[in-house]
Amino acid sequence: MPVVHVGGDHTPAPTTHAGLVAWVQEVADMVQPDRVYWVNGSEAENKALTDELVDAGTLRRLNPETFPNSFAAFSDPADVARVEEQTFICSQNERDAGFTNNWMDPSQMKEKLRGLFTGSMRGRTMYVIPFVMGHLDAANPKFGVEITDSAYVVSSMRIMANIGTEVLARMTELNAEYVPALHSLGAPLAEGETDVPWPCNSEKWIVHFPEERSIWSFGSGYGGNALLGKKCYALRIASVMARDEGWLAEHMLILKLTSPENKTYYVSAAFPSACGKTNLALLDPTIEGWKVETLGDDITWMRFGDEGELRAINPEAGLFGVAPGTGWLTNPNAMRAIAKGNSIFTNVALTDDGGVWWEGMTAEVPDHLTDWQGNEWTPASDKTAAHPNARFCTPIDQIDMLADEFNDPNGVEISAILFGGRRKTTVPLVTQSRDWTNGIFMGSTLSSETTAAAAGEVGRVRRDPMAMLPFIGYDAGDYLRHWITLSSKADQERLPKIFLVNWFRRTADGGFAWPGFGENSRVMKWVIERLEGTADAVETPIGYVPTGASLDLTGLDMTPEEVDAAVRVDPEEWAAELQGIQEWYSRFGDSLPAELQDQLTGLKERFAH
Ligand SMILES: Nc1nc2c(ncn2[C@@H]2O[C@H](COP(=O)(O)OP(=O)(O)OP(=O)(O)O)[C@@H](O)[C@H]2O)c(=O)[nH]1
Ligand SMILES: O=C([O-])CC(=O)C(=O)O
Ligand SMILES: [Mn+2]
Repeated sequence: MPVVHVGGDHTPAPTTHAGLVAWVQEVADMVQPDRVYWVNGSEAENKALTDELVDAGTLRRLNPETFPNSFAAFSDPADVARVEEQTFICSQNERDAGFTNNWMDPSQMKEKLRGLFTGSMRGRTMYVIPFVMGHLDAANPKFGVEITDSAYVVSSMRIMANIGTEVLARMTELNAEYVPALHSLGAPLAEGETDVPWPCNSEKWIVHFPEERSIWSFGSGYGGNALLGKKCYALRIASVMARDEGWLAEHMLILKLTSPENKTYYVSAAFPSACGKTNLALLDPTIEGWKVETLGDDITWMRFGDEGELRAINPEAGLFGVAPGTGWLTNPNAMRAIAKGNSIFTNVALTDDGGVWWEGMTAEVPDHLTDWQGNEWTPASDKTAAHPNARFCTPIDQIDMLADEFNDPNGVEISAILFGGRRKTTVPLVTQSRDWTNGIFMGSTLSSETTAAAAGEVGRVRRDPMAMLPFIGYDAGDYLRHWITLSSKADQERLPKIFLVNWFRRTADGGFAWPGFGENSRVMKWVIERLEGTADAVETPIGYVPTGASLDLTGLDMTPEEVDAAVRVDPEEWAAELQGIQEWYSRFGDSLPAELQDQLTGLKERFAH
């Protein structure tokens, strides 16, 4: 099939889906592109697009010997992360966006956006990308169509989701509903104007209309701002669908554990951005006899099944993982997936032999690199070679340890849920909640230090309920209520057990209190043994923490005092924490579920006794 967009005219729509054709026409009339191109998702098409991106200087082709069919992109230095300040939930009523979201009246916002999008694709190609999140043969497939003027977005979406001809055919056959997701770099080209390698706009707007279930994203080409199937659809819009349809859309990984007794367990875990989901999802166990397989590393959709069991799927098809800290020592499974090629790296450093490098990738630091901003770099440089939010975008089926169940539209039954954050103090390595509602309380009060995954200050502790603070598409109190009411559909015996983890606690000398990464398999083993009722724990006011003897520490060079420092519940630290939780809860006003207020009261009482 020839790739018709290069210099061609508008191609006829390859679908009879009247609603879709009308929307594409309406958008084209507004954004006034030079041409409209319907993306088919083929390899030949992707080759033509990446060739073009290489010619335009957006992509650098990497050394095919070491990184086959792989590319590096370098963004505008002002377009390196999600922009939470510019992310909006424009529900009809402000109340429905809640205090955790930015809000503007939807008709006012539409007017503003129409102004920005008018003519915004002049001189460019408008790509139409039909995609599906989750399985195409699911009972009710979740379709979307992203319109974008960025070929980098097309090529990245091809990795992150199922896109193209087959999806469009199914959408057409079902005359299916879909989420219209409109994206523009906001960088029209005048006649004869030469393009820059990373076009974008200094003004950025990431906007969701929850009642309409539509997305408008303007001005950024980066990650969660621009690959609209990911955070915008699969979390913000999907959380609204989930509220209305009785399921959950969560910022979670899914992993499968097989014990030495050959029993299998599925665990999901919610950690904020850049707090360890991809690493835990690709866990390389350091203890004997345990096997780990991956189902997902960032987004999980869950629903209670016919038997009252909680079933989970990963709606994505790729990894958009944090590069720095991902290395042969810490995450060899990710490194093996990346080494197979077919990847797009963004804001990493380049080695002299046409490969990529980032902090933590290898124990040995190269003598010379080109940093993510194109400058010469040596180990003596005072800046990092890769941007701290540099990313690899890699097809998930390149993971050797991908579980077969990834392909099952019915998903897997979750038996434990972990909530975790990045906290230097206060929060123990692992704590089991007292029960389901207490576990929701743990999730609702989750806190973490901010990271480079979002623009703004790094290292400030903030509350991040269920690691969903930037992704809840509606009122946060309603979201917590949804978690509570949904579980009435569950078989209470089969409700997952909920745990709180913290891989990032520090010791007095500033080092990590727990070695993390592969050693987290020891914590996972304790979690499973708690499900089985075979591991000991001590009851504390916040929940059950391991005794030194109940954690498998075989072969680990840690003293009992060091282990104690990792799992300790310090009453003084918790006095400050209770204050923080109190302040957080006061921000919900009337929308905080009474059950959770009761949980806080109970926690305070347990500390007082
Ligand atoms: N010390 C320590 N660092 C970790 C651990 N797990 C992950 N990290 C580091 O945390 C950073 C982010 O980890 P990821 O696993 O990519 O985070 P994520 O939650 O998948 O992030 P998003 O893709 O932004 O949602 C990386 O630099 C990791 O090296 C751990 O167990 N201990
Ligand atoms: O959305 C992104 O840009 C990357 C991501 O997973 C996150 O920030 O949680
Ligand atoms: Mn994420």
